[in-house]
Amino acid sequence: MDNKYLQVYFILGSNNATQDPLEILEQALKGGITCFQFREKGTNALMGGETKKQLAIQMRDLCRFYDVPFLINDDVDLALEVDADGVHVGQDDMSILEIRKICPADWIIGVSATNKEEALQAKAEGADYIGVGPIYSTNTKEDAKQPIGEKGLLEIREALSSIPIVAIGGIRLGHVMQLMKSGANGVSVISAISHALNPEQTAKVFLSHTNYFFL
Ligand SMILES: Cc1ncc(COP(=O)(O)OP(=O)(O)O)c(N)n1
Ligand SMILES: Cc1ncsc1CCOP(=O)(O)O
Ligand SMILES: [Mg+2]
Repeated sequence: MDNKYLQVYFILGSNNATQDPLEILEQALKGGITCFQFREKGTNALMGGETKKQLAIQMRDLCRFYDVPFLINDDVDLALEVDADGVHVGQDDMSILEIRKICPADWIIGVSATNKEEALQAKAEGADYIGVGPIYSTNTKEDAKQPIGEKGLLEIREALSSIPIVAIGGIRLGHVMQLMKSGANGVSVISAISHALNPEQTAKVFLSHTNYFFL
């Protein structure tokens, strides 16, 4: 996977939105996010069924219009149904090996890791990128593990050499420089953009901070 897609990786579910989630997503796309993950999970999340599927389809269409990869969290069946560009799975989700048996050849598969053992395994199994975190404490994920900090990220980067890594968990604008210096190829955020007064402008500033490492 090209590192450029991980630069500003936005994640959203209807329960992370203080206004229409499609409106937030469109603003974030206008601001220049480089990847999107539909993550319908946690308190007040839509529990599957037609409403969730319709939201996924509308989000997919928006991402296609802006030419941004559209991934789905955890739900491989839904991702297949709505023709997503890939999935993100964690340590307790379906394995990459099982997913590769049933998914299109060009699917992007991202895997979460909190330590270098998990990251090395994900790399060996053929993950396209690793989501490393939580880096800082977060209120967004109810079952988040202990934050590993920038030091934990650096340790994983040193163990993994060149695989694309996106940092996640409690990330705000002021963290971006240090995270990129600690080996991340990009940052993944939920609340920093979904709760922002101006999601478009916030996405734009995330992009300009990470551009320093790309241009
Ligand atoms: C980019 C990215 N990184 C990590 C995660 C977390 O995945 P997981 O550990 O499976 O936890 P849930 O998101 O399923 O609660 C992610 N979603 N995206
Ligand atoms: C999905 C996920 N995985 C690890 S932390 C986290 C939540 C990130 O949300 P926020 O950017 O609001 O801290
Ligand atoms: Mg998961």
